[in-house]
Amino acid sequence: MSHLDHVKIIEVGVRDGLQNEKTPVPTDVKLALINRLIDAGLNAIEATSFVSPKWVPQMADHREIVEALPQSSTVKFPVLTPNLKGFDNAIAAGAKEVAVFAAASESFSQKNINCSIEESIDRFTPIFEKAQSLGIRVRGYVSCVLGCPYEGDVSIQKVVDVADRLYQSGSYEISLGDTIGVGTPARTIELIKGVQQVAPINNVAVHFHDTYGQALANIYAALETGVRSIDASVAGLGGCPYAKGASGNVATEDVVYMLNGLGLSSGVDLDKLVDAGDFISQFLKRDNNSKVAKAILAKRH
Ligand SMILES: CC(C)(COP(=O)([O-])OP(=O)([O-])OC[C@H]1O[C@@H](n2cnc3c(N)ncnc32)[C@H](O)[C@@H]1OP(=O)([O-])[O-])[C@@H](O)C(=O)NCCC(=O)NCCSC(=O)C[C@@](C)(O)CC(=O)[O-]
Repeated sequence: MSHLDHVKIIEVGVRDGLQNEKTPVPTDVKLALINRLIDAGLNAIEATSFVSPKWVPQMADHREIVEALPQSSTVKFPVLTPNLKGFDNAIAAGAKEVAVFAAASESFSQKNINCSIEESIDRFTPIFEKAQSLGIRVRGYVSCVLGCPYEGDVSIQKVVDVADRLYQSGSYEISLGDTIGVGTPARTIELIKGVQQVAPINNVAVHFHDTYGQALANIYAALETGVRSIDASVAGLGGCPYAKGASGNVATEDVVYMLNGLGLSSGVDLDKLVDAGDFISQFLKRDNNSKVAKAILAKRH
């Protein structure tokens, strides 16, 4: 690992982190959180998802969020789009970057987006085509890369096949989602080595949930393989509405603290990030799930 390396953090707290909240979080609170995250130096912030409000009510204000995003030439605000309808709505609202999301498990694909893996990739084809003609970047997620809440083990070959399809279709980056946080470091390395056969390491990101407390160890393993793009969620917010028991994503504060210790730059100001996490945890009346944030906040008092 070169100490001069930069690591890109994709902040997913506002989308993956909040999508599971039962009580609607007001749009202005989401926007205030986004502004705090920008102030902390994050320059890739997943803002919302253009999914059906019947499926994920918490994301129903997607249009209002995108319309109110600050105009920035340096900060990217990708939004999730499961189908062409979502893509068209996102673009109409002003989104400049989108993400499609497939799964490596058939059962999860059915529960999450109500179609098979093959059907989901067919639905993405017009998104890739339209995005290319409009100059919109598309990120490609693969969920359940290290295990599925319905099927258990997932073969690495299956992940590689889906990653290959998404990369060949034109995704600029493949984000590997350990949706239920069951992965361990050795398996993470095996997974990334597999995916590297179909996508260059610079186009691979990791997305760990911390359900089994393995997320930071897995991220460290991923960094050792050369991955330099990490999804994380401020205050460790999150969970997936279609993966029972899945806890939050790895906390961004914990990732930044580890990167700082490794001498890797992320461009994120840890103190301001802790403030952002404290703001949303207080709003949700929730314990902050970041150990680093808890330690820093305890020292402040
Ligand atoms: C994909 C659908 C829409 C299919 O849902 P469906 O019911 O099969 O859709 P449909 O095409 O049959 O349409 C049914 C109704 O939904 C509407 N509809 C159709 N599409 C849209 C749209 N885009 N936006 C708004 N509305 C839409 C459509 O217009 C119609 O409305 P009606 O005529 O009944 O009034 C649904 O299953 C859905 O929204 N799923 C999203 C679930 C979700 O957001 N899950 C969490 C994502 S997190 C994740 O996947 C993992 C990740 C990425 O975080 C990584 C990791 O952790 O591993």
